[in-house]
Amino acid sequence: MSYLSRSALARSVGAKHLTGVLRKIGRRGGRSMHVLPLASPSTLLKISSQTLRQDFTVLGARNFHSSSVRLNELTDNLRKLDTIEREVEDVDVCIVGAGPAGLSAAIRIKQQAAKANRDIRVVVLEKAAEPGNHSVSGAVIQPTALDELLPNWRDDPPENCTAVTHDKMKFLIPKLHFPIPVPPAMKNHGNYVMSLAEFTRWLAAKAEEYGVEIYPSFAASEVLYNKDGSVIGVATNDFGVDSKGLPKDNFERGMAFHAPVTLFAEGAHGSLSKSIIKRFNLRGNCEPQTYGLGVKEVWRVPDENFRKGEVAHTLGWPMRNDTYGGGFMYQFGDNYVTVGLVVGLDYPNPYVSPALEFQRMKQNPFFAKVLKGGKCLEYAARALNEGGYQAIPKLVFPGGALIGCSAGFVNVAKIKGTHTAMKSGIVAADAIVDAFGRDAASKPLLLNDYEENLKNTYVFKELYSVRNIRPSFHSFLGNYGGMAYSAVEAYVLKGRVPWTLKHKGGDAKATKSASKYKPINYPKPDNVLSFDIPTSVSRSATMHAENQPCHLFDHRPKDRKSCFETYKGVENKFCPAGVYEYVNDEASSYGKRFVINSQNCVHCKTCDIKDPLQGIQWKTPQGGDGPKYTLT
Ligand SMILES: Cc1cc2nc3c(=O)[nH]c(=O)nc-3n(C[C@H](O)[C@H](O)[C@H](O)COP(=O)(O)OP(=O)(O)OC[C@H]3O[C@@H](n4cnc5c(N)ncnc54)[C@H](O)[C@@H]3O)c2cc1C
Ligand code: SF4
Repeated sequence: MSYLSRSALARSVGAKHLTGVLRKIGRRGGRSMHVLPLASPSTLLKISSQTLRQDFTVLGARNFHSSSVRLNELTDNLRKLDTIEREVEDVDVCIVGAGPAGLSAAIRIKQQAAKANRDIRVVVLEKAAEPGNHSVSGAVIQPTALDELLPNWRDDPPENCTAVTHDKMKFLIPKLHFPIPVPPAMKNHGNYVMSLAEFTRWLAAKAEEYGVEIYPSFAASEVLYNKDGSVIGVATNDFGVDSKGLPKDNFERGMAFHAPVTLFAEGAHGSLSKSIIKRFNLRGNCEPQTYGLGVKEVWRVPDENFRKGEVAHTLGWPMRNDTYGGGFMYQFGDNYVTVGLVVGLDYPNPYVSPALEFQRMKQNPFFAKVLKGGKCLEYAARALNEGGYQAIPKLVFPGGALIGCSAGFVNVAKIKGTHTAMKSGIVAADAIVDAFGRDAASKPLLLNDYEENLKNTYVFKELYSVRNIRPSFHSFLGNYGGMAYSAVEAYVLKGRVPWTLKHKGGDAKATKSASKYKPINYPKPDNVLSFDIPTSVSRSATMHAENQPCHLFDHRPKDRKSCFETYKGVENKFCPAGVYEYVNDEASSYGKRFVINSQNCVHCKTCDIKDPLQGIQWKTPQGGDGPKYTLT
């Protein structure tokens, strides 16, 4: 697949719009961007680093060549970069995130616009070097929304797309597994196992055929507002900035994308979505979102172990009674097996490491038998929404809307959010095309129709019917109480009860003092079925350019001492990529120093969710950085 090939450009937009964009992409050189630079750079704001340094001298605030840059100078320096004008692209619809939600919205807008004989320019910004590179899922996909969007998709399906043949459900204890009935929500007849990374890549190619402009390696880092407070668009982060916030030789100012409507489709706990939710108080009438962390691997296994199309879920070990979670194993394509564990991030024990729980889960014979003799190909981790119906925020604000997991439409009982994410994109797209039809859309749109119409679709209906399942695990009976209640809900009540159970509150608050627990001694990896974190991280192929501002901001460095004393290094345990460490330091008042190895980050967003201090803020690093998933 090639992005922004000359032919695609000719189809989609005029050169006027794209000269600047293409120049930038060409120079960034993302992995799959076969960009042909256009001739006239007249609209390009080209700033050589030399000019830039002069500009800063003129601004007179500080000499950039200063060799004694203090730590807090980073913020000062970044602020100065912010004073440089950005190139502005005016588009009709700007979509942040080329996942299932964003791409479905983009395709649908183009389809409906073509029917109405209108030309609507749709731009999708994606932080990964290629769509799909940051996609993590199971994935068993219910094709409801896909059938609506691309009815003939089965004629040209995504790679390795495999029809589900049968479902299994198991209850695990350390060395044994027992079959249990498959609840109705977990029956997958008519669904398909595939890799979300492959599916996303495929959907991006379809979007491109419809004339959607997709810009990979464009990390949207800032929401832009009009004077009246409405959203006017987003800006991408600057490229080529060093760790002190100074421009490097390859510096390029981020670009601004202005549009009457911006859709935030960043997936679970998106960094811009988080700021929008706060700014417009979109959670004013709903519960806080609650999350799970999914850790997974993709293996290729020998023929004799492989059962193509089998979908299996597990409950019980290695989860303790106070920790919600379960395992999955899906078999698809060319002897691929995807195996993973989702752990509810409202777990109380700070010694729990979801990544290491996953490693030991594979030692159970149920998994070991399938994986034995196979090869682990990829490792991935990503947070997913578990708050369901109670945690859906207000979806619209002047100038934009939240779609997909940016809002949070995962059906926890099914462990599925792709079809609901896509449907939300479709409904938002219809509202946008209607709005464009009503007026010239020169001012920020308010997409009330999107929110109202979505409430009448299966998305809200599904989530309402399973709303009590996840919070039922919060009773004093723990997982056993939750399983019993969920069985009654699934077979008898089906959500038709007058009550709605509440979640516990935010996941960060759920963490309890380490003094209440014993440290957990996780078994050493055997390097056959289980692996250490550095080995796993290497299988995510994550990469962050060295010498750039750390994208993980700790706003409460002074409180790490008390955090360590209370939670004994919880940051190191919840991060599935070994980013956080407390290293010995005699000079420190508590004998430790908090270290952030940001280059290992796999963009799962867990630290931003689970840090008990709520001091760590995940920001988009340089576009194109991060994992390079291909099969997850
Ligand atoms: C372990 C796990 C297992 C799951 N299993 C299933 C399953 O079996 N079936 C199912 O249907 N669902 C499953 N889900 C849920 C499903 O993956 C999500 O509901 C779905 O991916 C949501 O789609 P989305 O487009 O909203 O978000 P995503 O798929 O997360 O896509 C968001 C995109 O936005 C990009 N992005 C984010 N921020 C920015 C930014 N600031 N600038 C530019 N780009 C940005 C990201 O890189 C990404 O490409 C699972 C999830 C996990 C984590
Ligand atoms: S640093 Fe945060 S976002 Fe990155 S891998 Fe660790 S927990 Fe996930």
